[in-house]
Amino acid sequence: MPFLDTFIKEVMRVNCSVTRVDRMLTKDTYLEGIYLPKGTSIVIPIWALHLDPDHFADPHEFKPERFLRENLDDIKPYTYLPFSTGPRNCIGMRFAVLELKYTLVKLLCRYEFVPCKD
Ligand code: HEM
Repeated sequence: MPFLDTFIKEVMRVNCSVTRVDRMLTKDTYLEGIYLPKGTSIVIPIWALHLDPDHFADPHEFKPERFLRENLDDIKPYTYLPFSTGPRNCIGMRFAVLELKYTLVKLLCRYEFVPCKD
């Protein structure tokens, strides 16, 4: 179901449920020439990255086709992080996506969805 996958990915880009994650530096670090001492709190602004036009063209447009296989090279590493990344990323992400698909299919089988007047 490639289009369902792209749809869910785009929903999680535009309306991610975890909008930021935080880390604390465990050692002194230089980031692009800026000194950051051990103990500094770092915010990774997931939602802001997802809506940054430097990373996603027309970021407020809902375009699932961004996530089609042929377009994946346009997505820069570490700019799309609905489940974070690295050793502490979401261990439930595959289960979460499965639940999302199951719920969506159940809803679509039972109800008809129509756009509202506005
Ligand atoms: C749409 C649903 C979900 C989203 C958007 C989500 C997102 C995230 C994110 C962004 C993190 C990383 C936090 C960080 O880096 O500090 C995380 C961690 C985690 N998630 Fe999820 N999550 C979802 C569903 C689930 C489910 C269904 C489970 C379990 C069944 C789960 C279990 C966990 C656990 C245990 C961690 C901590 C991992 C660690 O610290 O090593 N999540 N989640």
